[in-house]
This record gives sequence, structure tokens and C-alpha cells, in this order.
Amino acid sequence: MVRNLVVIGGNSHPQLTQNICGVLGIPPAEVLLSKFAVGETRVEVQESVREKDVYIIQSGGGKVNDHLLELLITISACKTASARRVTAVLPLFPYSRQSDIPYDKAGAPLIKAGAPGRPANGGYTFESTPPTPGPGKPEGLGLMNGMDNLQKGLARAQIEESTGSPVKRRNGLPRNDTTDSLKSAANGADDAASNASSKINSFQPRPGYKQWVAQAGTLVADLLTCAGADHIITMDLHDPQYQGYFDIPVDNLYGRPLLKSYIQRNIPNYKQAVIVSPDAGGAKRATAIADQMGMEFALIHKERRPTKITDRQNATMMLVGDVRDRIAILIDDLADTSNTITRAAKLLKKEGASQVYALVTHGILSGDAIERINASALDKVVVTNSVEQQEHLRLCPKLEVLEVGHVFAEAIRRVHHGESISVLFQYD
Ligand SMILES: O=P(O)(O)OC[C@H]1O[C@H](OP(=O)(O)OP(=O)(O)O)[C@H](O)[C@@H]1O
Repeated sequence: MVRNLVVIGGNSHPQLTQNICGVLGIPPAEVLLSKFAVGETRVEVQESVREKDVYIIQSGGGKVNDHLLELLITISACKTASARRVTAVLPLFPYSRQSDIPYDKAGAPLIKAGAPGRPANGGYTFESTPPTPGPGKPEGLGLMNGMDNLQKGLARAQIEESTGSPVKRRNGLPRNDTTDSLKSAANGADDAASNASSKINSFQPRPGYKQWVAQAGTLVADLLTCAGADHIITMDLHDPQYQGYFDIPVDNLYGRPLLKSYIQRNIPNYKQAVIVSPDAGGAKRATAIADQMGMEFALIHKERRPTKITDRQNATMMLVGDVRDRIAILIDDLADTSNTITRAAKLLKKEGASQVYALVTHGILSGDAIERINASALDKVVVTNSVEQQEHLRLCPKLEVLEVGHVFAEAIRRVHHGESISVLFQYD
């Protein structure tokens, strides 16, 4: 029996909200989620949430920016309506792939070359510009400027003291007669100062400083907290360290038990199959499954770390491991354009794999991902319904969908009753 628990579903995945509420045995709360003609989101919570434990379900696929804003407004609406606690349930966490800036092998940000002949990273340097002043280092421009102003001021004070008249500044005001040496001292000081200031005016920071890649992951974490979220529930975060961006509890559920059970039930003689990670980033995730199931593991190594689709298409891929005459099972956290899994499947078939399965927690499948899968060497693609899959299922005969509603329902029930979440995955 769940008391004082309210579940609100956003527009991103009404079916999942229904499934979760079905397991919990409560109806979703009445909310009006609409838009003004201009496109602004409008949220009306149509029942009382005073002193209630509220769970708002909003996933990260589809119109991700609209859904995020809708979630923020709904959190804030519940908070200001005196909800006791508000938990944002994000089956696929939006922006979690942007928790760091893209970088190359040397650790420098990947930025466009600004001009012909400039190195691929745009001439990025780890040196700060202007250099930090310090013992034995040349003075920075800022410090020089300060010193020059001081010298100029002192020279002027000397002239004024000896002549008893104010010295004309370089602004066209009448100038009193002064001794040549003092005049030249003052003018010299002015020249030095104006040289320094023209250096500042013409100062161009190095290209690495002009480019700034937004760390949207940090901002999204802050926005959720500022809107009033007290707790986050999500699944298979792209980068589990992203939890550290929050100063509220984050429960990162695993999709692993669902994927493992699919393998056990549906892949014939699965112990002879090979678990494959399509890139180094997902190796930990895939080896965890291979180890727990006593299966072999292979890795596809991408020659360089790509950040754009075009980069990914150009990246060289090579297989580390043996898949000849065996079923290869690709494991990844998400498929967006599906470029990663379709290219990996092509390579695995070339290396002699008899069949290729892709088991992916979040089937975002944007743009022409479905067409790409249909035309690919993949035999089967298995995703969870952390993102809406009805339309994908209609278009893709190779697609199979695993239900996650009961996992989120159980997590909500446990959080509501103050029970452990980790025991949920203790024996997976
Ligand atoms: O379907 P796609 O459009 O090909 O995208 C899917 C890939 O993107 C993500 O990794 P990402 O390339 O962001 O980097 P990482 O795993 O190296 O962190 C994800 O882990 C997949 O491997």
C-alpha cells in the first residue's frame, strides 16, 4: 500500500508512466501540460500535492529540450504547491553525454581549426595567456600597465612640483611651459603608457582561449536542483561519475539484469557467444556482463575519440578479440544515430561472427537510425523502453523492446518507504 505518493507523467513517455503506475497500483496525477502559441511551456497541477511524496517521470528522448523545461517547471510547480519531497525520475538522463568537454588524445579540447595551416586542435596551448607573473617570469601586460601608470604619475607630479602649474594631459588642453627634460620625462612616461595600452588593445588571446565548449551536464544538474528536485532516479548514466555533479541523492539503476536475462533466454548456447564493447568508453559496462555470465569478451577500438557524426564515420575501428563462427553480442548504454552499433556489426561480420546482436539500454534512435539498422549487418537490436519505442517498433523488424516500468516502479516504492535501492541489484 502506497500512501501520500503522487506520480506525475511528463509528455516524453506517457506509456511508461502508465506502466509504472500500473505496478504501483495508483493512477497518475491529473496535470495539464500545454503550450502557449509562442511555444512556451505551461504546467498546471490539477490536484493537491501538499505534504506528498511526488515522483515526476520524464525521459530524455524525442524533443529533449522541451521535455527538460517541462520537467523543471513541473518540479517547481510541485515545490511551490508544498510537496514534501520531489523526485525527478529520468529513465534516460538528458545531456548526460555532455558531462565533460570533448578532448583529443593529448587532453586538449577538440576545437575547429580556425585558419588554414593551423593545427587540428586550433592551436590550443596549455600555457595561460598572458602568462601568470611570478619569480623569474617576464611580467604580464596587466602588471606592466600598472607600473607604467605609476611612472607616468610620478613624472607628472615632479613637473607640477617644480613649475607650480598643472601639466597638460594628452587631450588637447593648453600646456604650460616647462623645462625640456621634465617635459620629455613626462612625454616619455605617456608614450610608455600608451605603448602598453596599445599592446593591450591589440592583444589577441590564443585560439584555445577563444573557443569554449559549454559543459551542459553541469548546468542541467544545477537547473534540476534549483527547480527544487530533492532526489534523482535514473538508469545507466552514460558516465556514472555524473552523479557527482549533484548535491542531492542520485539513484542510478542498472539495465544490466534485463539485458542478462534476455541473453540467457533468447541466445542459443549463449556461453559460447562473445560479449563485445563497441568502444573503449563502454568496456567496463560490457565486461561486467561478460564476467557475471562467464562469457568471453572482445573490444572494438576506435582509432580516435570522435565527437561528431562525421568524426565517427571517419574513425578507424579494429577488433581486439576473436568472434569467428560465434555469436557476437554488442553491449552499449545508448544508440542515438546507431552509427556505432551498425559500424561495429559490419566489422564483426567481416571478422567472421555468425550473428550480431546489439543490446542497448537506451534506444534513442534519432534521425535515420532505424533505416541504418534495417540496412545493417545487425541481426537483432534489443533496447529497453526507457525511451518511447512504439514508432520504432513499427518501423524496425529487427527491434525488440524490454520493459523497464517495473524496475522504476520498484525503485519509487523503495525510495518512498526509505528502503535500500542497492539490494535491488545485489544478485543481478
Ligand atoms: O548511436 P551513436 O550516435 O553512434 O551513439 C552511441 C554512442 O555514443 C555514446 O558514446 P560516445 O561516442 O558519446 O562516447 P564515449 O562512449 O567514448 O564516452 C554511447 O556510449 C555509444 O557508444
